[in-house]
Amino acid sequence: MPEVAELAELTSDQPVSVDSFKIDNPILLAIARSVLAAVANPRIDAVVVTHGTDTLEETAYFLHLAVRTVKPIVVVGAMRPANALSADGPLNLYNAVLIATSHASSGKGVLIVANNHVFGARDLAKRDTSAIGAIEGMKYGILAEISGDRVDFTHFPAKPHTVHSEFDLAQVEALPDVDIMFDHQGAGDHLYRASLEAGATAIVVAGMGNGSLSVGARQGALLAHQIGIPFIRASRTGQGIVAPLKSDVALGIIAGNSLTPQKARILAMLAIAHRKSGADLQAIFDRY
Ligand SMILES: NC(=O)CC[C@H](N)C(=O)O
Repeated sequence: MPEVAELAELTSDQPVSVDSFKIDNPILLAIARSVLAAVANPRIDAVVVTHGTDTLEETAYFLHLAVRTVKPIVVVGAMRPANALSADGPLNLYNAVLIATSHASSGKGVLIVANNHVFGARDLAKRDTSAIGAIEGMKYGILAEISGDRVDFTHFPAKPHTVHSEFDLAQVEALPDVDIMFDHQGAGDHLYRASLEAGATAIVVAGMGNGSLSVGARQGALLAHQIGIPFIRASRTGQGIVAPLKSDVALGIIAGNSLTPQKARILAMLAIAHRKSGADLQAIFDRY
């Protein structure tokens, strides 16, 4: 793509080449450490990460919380393969480099480019199996629109990220295991037992509606509480605030605020890696 070379001088590093649905915690850390090394290099002004779209939102939010820099970091994917009619990868990649070279991108945390829009890493989500517009900002996530070579930012991410984040990967050797449970009518507690027996350091539940818990999930919360494992309520609806409940206090249940279950897992892993629990963990979910 000669057009991209006209925007910037590019160097590349491939820490991993894998479908994004195969990314595990060691791979996620390797990606983050590669980005950290790049932003620490004074000759590099910005970083573009190419990534499969299936779990792009998880890696992007992890980098958003864990890479302390004001240099633009842009994560980009494509819904259609390169050999498809109307492949979207070339334009997305061009736009990603365009955003990475824009002064307006600095200090806004990790940005995601898709379909001529720029999204903030906290709030974007893949919301469709195959549609070209699968990456969505939903309520809070659209920060800018791209029109030709013009980038027009209209929103700032209000939550702390990158340079304002308290998380520091220099202190993290490995990420702890955090499981996500999907709640539903008629759920039992057997999956919660299995998760705790397997050594989960926290459980995020994709609860119903406002993070409401079935009888089985509430029993899972009790089992977690009894062995001191944090239990975090999020919602399977995909957006909106999960607020703390009075009935949660006795079980020490943490309200996941407006993070999706998969983003709540990322924040929980980082917080637990920094030895946060109890009220400190709730404060982190309130803040980030
Ligand atoms: N459109 C896509 O990005 C397909 C999914 C991709 N293979 C991934 O790794 O996430």
